[in-house]
Amino acid sequence: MLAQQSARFPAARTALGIDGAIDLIHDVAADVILNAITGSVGLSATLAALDTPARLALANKESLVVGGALVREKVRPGQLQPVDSEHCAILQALRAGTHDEVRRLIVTASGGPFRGRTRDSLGEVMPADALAHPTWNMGQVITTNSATLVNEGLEVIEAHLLFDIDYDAIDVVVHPQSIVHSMVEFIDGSTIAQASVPDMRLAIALGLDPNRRMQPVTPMLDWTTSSSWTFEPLDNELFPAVELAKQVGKAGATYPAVYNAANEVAVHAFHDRAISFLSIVEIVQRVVEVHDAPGELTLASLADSESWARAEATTLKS
Ligand SMILES: NC(=O)C1=CN([C@@H]2O[C@H](COP(=O)(O)OP(=O)(O)OC[C@H]3O[C@@H](n4cnc5c(N)ncnc54)[C@H](OP(=O)(O)O)[C@@H]3O)[C@@H](O)[C@H]2O)C=CC1
Ligand SMILES: CC(=O)[C@@H](O)[C@H](O)COP(=O)(O)O
Ligand SMILES: [Mn+2]
Repeated sequence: MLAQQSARFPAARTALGIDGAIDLIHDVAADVILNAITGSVGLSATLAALDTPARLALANKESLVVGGALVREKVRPGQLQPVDSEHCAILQALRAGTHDEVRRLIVTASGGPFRGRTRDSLGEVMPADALAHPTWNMGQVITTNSATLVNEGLEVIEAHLLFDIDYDAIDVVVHPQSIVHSMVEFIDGSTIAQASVPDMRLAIALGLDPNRRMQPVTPMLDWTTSSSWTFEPLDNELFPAVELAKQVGKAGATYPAVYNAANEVAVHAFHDRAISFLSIVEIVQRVVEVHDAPGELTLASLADSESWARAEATTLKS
């Protein structure tokens, strides 16, 4: 596949694997580094990119979530541009006011393929069902995370770390059409929303150059025909992943890394047919509950906690 891609998009250098990615970051002078690796394995690439003069366009939300303060303390002003659609939307909306004028962030979620279902009906769902995302075409892990709402859990932590807004002032609202990519509510009662068709090219283009809007990057919204955008509260009983993420985010230290690592193991186990869909978040919950965080967040304590969480989740899935 890499050979095919190199033929289609001529590249001076290509590399495979995380070590190859780090070598690329060290060896190739770049204006922008786009990290679109899946999973917390991307943390070392994020940290290496932040050590260069380049801007970091970050799709790999897991690296920010697990790295937390370790990532934040390396970022120079303006160096990190979120490519996640919700955070790209929030950044655009934040231009409408100052930090002190922000009242809440409203992160929108499609609700995934199981929106509106009962818990009983989720007992038997298969990987193919979880991968039938209603609006976005994405990789296996993030699509499964959209189905469990773990994706929104990670995105709440990501929003807190990017924009320095309290967890209690970050809401998740279900918007099945994925047109409004998120909103910022200001203290005067104004809410600024960013709307566009669900197409990642827009967030990627702004990730590559946040200071310039390019000629149409995605199709325009169609205002000539009737359409409805709907919003509904998240069913936190059916999808406890967001509340759990807020708890781990508030706990800080290695808790977000443990949440993510347990989820990565559980998602793979679900796709290997080793556990049920509902077991994914149950396993994450149980691993988080028994985690005893080390006092200080360091790369070493992070690695230890992640290994521990992966082992614990592996035991629970057996
Ligand atoms: N797809 C989307 O629309 C969005 C994605 N994101 C985020 O972007 C990231 C990528 O998502 P997506 O493109 O959908 O996922 P894909 O599954 O399509 O792609 C994942 C990429 O990660 C690489 N990768 C996985 N494991 C490793 C590893 N151990 N070492 C090095 N590279 C690795 C893969 O490389 P290889 O092919 O060689 O295995 C592949 O290039 C995720 O963090 C996701 O949450 C965020 C918002 C939207
Ligand atoms: C495109 C993007 O940013 C994804 O994170 C997307 O938001 C996932 O869809 P859900 O809203 O279903 O989680
Ligand atoms: Mn997103």
